[in-house]
Amino acid sequence: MTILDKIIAEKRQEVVRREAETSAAQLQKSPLFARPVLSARAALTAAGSSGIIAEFKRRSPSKGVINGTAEAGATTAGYVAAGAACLSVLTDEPFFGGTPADLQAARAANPGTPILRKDFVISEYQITEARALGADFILLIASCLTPAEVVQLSQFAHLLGLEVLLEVHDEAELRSHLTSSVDLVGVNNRNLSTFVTDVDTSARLASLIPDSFVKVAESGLQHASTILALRQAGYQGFLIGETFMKTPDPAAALAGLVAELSTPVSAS
Ligand SMILES: O=C(O)c1ccccc1NCC(=O)[C@H](O)[C@H](O)COP(=O)(O)O
Repeated sequence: MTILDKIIAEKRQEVVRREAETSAAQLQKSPLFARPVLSARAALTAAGSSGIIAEFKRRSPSKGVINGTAEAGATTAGYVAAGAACLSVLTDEPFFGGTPADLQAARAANPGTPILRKDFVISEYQITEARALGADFILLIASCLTPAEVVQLSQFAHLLGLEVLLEVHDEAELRSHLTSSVDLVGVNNRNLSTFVTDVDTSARLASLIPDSFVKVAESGLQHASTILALRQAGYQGFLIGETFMKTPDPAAALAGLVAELSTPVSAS
């Protein structure tokens, strides 16, 4: 059993538990359910956008504790002040130490920035919950879902006004799961079964993703030079968590990267 199998098995139980506690109908009465949704596509493709989707990530199965003290509202507000185009907030508790309250805190602190609910979405209930927590887009991971499930869950997300980021790891997943039902395509450089991270994965798959989708490179991104090369390859979004969160000041780490990205490369 891989870590992803374990996460999904746990997630199935969690969804049953959460739905028993709060029904979808109750979630729809939440004040945030009616708020206008912000477009991640628009934020990532706007002129001058940094393209950075800055992630709030306390810990991970591959790295253990990354940051045991950061607070979601303050950290994400710092990210936005430092130039993040979008935010990503992990809400999975058992494996990542995130909570739905982290997403609510990020939403309250950043009313004008699109937020990704970063979780392992396997049901419509979680999408309703994402909307009620204040998210603007959701993640669907190809390796956790059938192609038909991706279409069905994407359609449901769109009904609620949310955009969909489909995550793939290889060419086979791209061929089997990518349809026009999604808005953004993420290439995860981390193999979620083995944890091996290889930033060349994004570079290799770039030309196989039609330009009608916003392309997002995910995981293992650390250097401005890598991001600049991936921009050349067609990527407009860059999902980065650990590089920022492992430092004492995640916002300052992001500000440093943004400064490097905007420094003109000398001709000599
Ligand atoms: O990060 C992990 O160890 C992990 C393990 C199993 C499933 C998912 C995992 N991470 C989720 C992500 O995709 C990353 O949090 C995201 O792309 C940011 O990556 P990074 O910049 O390397 O923190």
